[in-house]
Amino acid sequence: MRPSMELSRSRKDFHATTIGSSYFHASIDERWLLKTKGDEVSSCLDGRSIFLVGMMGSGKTTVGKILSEALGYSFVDSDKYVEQVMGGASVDRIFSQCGESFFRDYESEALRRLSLMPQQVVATGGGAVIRPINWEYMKQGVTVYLDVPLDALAKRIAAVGTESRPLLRFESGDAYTKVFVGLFTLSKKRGPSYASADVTVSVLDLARSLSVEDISDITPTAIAIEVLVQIEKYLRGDNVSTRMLP
Ligand SMILES: Nc1ncnc2c1ncn2[C@@H]1O[C@H](COP(=O)(O)OP(=O)(O)O)[C@@H](O)[C@H]1O
Ligand SMILES: O=C(O)C1=C[C@@H](OP(=O)(O)O)[C@@H](O)[C@H](O)C1
Ligand SMILES: [Mg+2]
Repeated sequence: MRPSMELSRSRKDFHATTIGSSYFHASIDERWLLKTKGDEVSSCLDGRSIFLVGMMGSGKTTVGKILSEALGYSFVDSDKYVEQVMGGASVDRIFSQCGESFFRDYESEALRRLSLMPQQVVATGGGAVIRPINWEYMKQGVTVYLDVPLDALAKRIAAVGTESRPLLRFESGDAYTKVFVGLFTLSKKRGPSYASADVTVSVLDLARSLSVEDISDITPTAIAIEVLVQIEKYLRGDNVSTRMLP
């Protein structure tokens, strides 16, 4: 067990240490802090599941997997769940052959079933927030909004392609610009819905608090730790554990 002074380190120090020493690979320090915070928050959650919401590319799937390990929870990606129910048909194929409304019906049923299970971290699809019934299901747990600037989302998605994101499909032209325009249009419609989440983690605010210039230097693990810090704050009604805060 590390000396307790590790836990007295301020959030800025702790984040900066881990980000300073590791851009894309979680440092030992980061992994240890993640597990320590995960154990603390898991006991506060008392079995309640976590539903991650946010735009396409915001990191729901990536951060969700890290969170589930830290909490000792199962991880489920609701898109993958729907694909399994549909006999392995891809999201893209469901959209093209059955239409978006059909997909949304299966997405709602997936969220209804998942809301009945304890100790899950659920990475929802970016459009889960548009149906009120989905919020009824997700509010059985704790909802967390990953708020990431459109520029970063467009860069991430342009880098991996829109295979599983038919709503951002584009025929030709500059990938980044096409994706940015698509995300911008969707974000205008959905912005208020995301704000209904119990907890919001703004990656921009996190970067600013750590004096990190480029938000792509904020690792998925650092974001997962911030999610845990904010969940604890939410569950304890702002009497957040001071052990990792200034
Ligand atoms: N903090 C991060 N920094 C850099 N790239 C990230 C980060 N989080 C996610 N990504 C990348 O962005 C892309 C989308 O992430 P993903 O988890 O699939 O998002 P979502 O499930 O919200 O659509 C993936 O290629 C992933 O590796
Ligand atoms: O925003 C959306 O409407 C969608 C987001 C996708 O999930 P990700 O947010 O994981 O990309 C997937 O559910 C589908 O392409 C629709
Ligand atoms: Mg996803």
